[in-house]
Amino acid sequence: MDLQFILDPYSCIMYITSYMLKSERAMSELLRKVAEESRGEDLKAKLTKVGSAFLNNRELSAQEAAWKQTSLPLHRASRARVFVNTAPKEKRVSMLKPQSVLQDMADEDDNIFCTSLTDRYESRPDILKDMSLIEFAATYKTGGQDVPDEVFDHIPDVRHSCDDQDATCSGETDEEDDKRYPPVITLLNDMGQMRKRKRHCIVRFHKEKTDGEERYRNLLMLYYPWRHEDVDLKAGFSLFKDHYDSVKDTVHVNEAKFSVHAEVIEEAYENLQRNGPPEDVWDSVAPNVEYQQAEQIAEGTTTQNDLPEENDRDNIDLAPHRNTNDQSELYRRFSTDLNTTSLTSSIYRSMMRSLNAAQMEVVRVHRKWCKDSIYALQHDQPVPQYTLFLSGPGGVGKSHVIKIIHHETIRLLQRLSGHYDPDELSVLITAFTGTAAFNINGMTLHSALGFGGGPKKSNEYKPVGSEKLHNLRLRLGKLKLLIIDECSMLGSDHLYHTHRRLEDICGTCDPDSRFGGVSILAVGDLFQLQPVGQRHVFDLPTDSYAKLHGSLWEENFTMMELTECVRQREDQDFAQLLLRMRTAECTEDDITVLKSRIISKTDPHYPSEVLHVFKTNREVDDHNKDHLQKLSTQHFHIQAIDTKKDIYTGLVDVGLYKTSNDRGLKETVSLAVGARVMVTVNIDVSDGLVNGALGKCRK
Ligand SMILES: Nc1ncnc2c1ncn2[C@@H]1O[C@H](COP(=O)(O)OP(=O)(O)OP(=O)(O)O)[C@@H](O)[C@H]1O
Repeated sequence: MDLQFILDPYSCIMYITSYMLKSERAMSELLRKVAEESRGEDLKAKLTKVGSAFLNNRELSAQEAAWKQTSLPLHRASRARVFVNTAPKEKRVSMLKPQSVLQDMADEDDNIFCTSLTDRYESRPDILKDMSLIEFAATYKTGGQDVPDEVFDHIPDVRHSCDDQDATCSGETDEEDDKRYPPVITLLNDMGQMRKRKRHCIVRFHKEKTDGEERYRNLLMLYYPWRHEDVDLKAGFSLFKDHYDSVKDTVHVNEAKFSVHAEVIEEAYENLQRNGPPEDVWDSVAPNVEYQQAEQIAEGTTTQNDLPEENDRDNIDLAPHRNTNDQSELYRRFSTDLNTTSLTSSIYRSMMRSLNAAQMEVVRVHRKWCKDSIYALQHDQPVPQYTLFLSGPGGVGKSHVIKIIHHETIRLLQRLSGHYDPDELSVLITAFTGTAAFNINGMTLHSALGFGGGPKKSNEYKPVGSEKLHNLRLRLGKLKLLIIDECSMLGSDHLYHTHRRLEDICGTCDPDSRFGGVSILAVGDLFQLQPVGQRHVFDLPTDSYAKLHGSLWEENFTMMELTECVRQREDQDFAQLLLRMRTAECTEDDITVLKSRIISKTDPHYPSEVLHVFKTNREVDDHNKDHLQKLSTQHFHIQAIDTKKDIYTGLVDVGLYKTSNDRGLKETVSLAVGARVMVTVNIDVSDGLVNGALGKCRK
């Protein structure tokens, strides 16, 4: 550990700037390797790969790596910071109020911006009328976004512990201070309340250096009390400078409180600008580091070119998919299996031979699109887009057909177009639920497009951050076809979010484009399970912007229907009954047949071992408990262990919590050897550990 005190302001600035500008030798080496490896590829692909290596990797010191691995926080400040915008009113940027608030406002109401610090300062109560803007910003805060005071309770409040250089030292007791600056203030004009900070925060502002009217306006705005910005800053003078000259003593006193050591820092900064850094600065600022570096360079251990061959190869392992941060987890979600077909040639041929006429027609339509797309790719033309809804009742072979379509897309489009890259998917097969995704060897739509799970406050579309988007682009940037199975569960907002996310991924900015130009094959039966907590896919989405262009489903999708039931081919009567049930058109005979299958729990032939379906969780729990008790094998009760990470200290606390975010998981799970179990969340779709997967406990 290399700890050194840096007390001289100039050295401090040097240390920070030199640290920021320090070259990262290993990074340059990595980028050089990536560039070499992608030699021969087109410029865009090359740039993407180098960009990805640059964004996903960073050279770390051993200390920082260890620090990160142990989840210790990288920075912690005893002071909150606030920025005060001192620009003229017309140049200040304002934040729009949240959508939910704007929606409830009258159309003619133009009060659409959030209140700013200057608005609140103008509305401070009369008791604070002599307070300057900078002191107000440093003393009062609105909500609870600050670092909680308790976290730094051991640090004394500067207002009562300063040395004689610190003009904030008033020598006042807490009571006197509270009298002058009440702990809670109510703002005028119904602007709510503010709380006093336990200790002043650091105020950041733009400093006008050139000596002119703007500089005097800034000084008056920050350090001299005012109430109405338009009037009081000039206070009847024709120039800000004239007003400043008349009150400069007050301005200086207030400035001294908040700009401690300002002159020394400014002088050091100007010196640096004029003369550049002295060559030996690292020697005096961090002598040990300099010494070590000199030693290492002499030994040649830090020169990448001198590394032995195998170490060199290890270095290349820093490729994006080996990165362990959250963003690249998204990248790794797309396993390479998704880019390979699950059908062998003989299975594919036998599936093709068995297709009925309607199924064959769908395959033909798709095959034509594949051929057109290959032509377009080979001639640098835009790839055609289709949006198709493949419908039909249960058991008509919809999933069967999409397996063939997926296989053909990979075999034809991916391989023949000459644009094949194993890392990039040209077709992605998804389903709404984990079970359905597993059955077709795909992913869930949420996981594939990076839609967050868990409860949501609104159905508005939320774009992903730039790093997440970058990883999605690496995988899906060249997507041509998205297959969505079980689309009856897809809500109209889901569809809209899919459209927006694909637009973001493909970087499309054409307002007439849909789904980023990606073809969509939506497969399902709208008579089957409907969306949870959302409108049907054909309804208008609730997102305020989505309403501008009507229903994406109605406007874009054409339908092809399969009608021949293949699942119950041997029992046509039952197949027809199911078809009538689907559309709620059961006959009396159908009802009689169904009722004849009702069996009482007391019946000696009651199949108690089969899967039961109940309306409520309580009934499910009772049924499970009942069955478990009947098992005479050893019982186990497994207690949930939840972990919670403190956002300020980074420490992980282990305990039993009931959180709103635990997706209904139980605090205790009781099991016994021989008990049947069901997974109730998606753990790993590719492994079949999906919601609904069944198993049995064995010794
Ligand atoms: N042309 C076919 N020849 C032979 N078997 C087929 C054919 N089409 C479908 N099947 C079989 O019929 C069964 C039902 O097909 P599939 O699961 O694809 O139907 P589905 O329409 O997706 O049903 P659901 O809506 O219930 O998911 C499967 O076992 C599938 O292998």
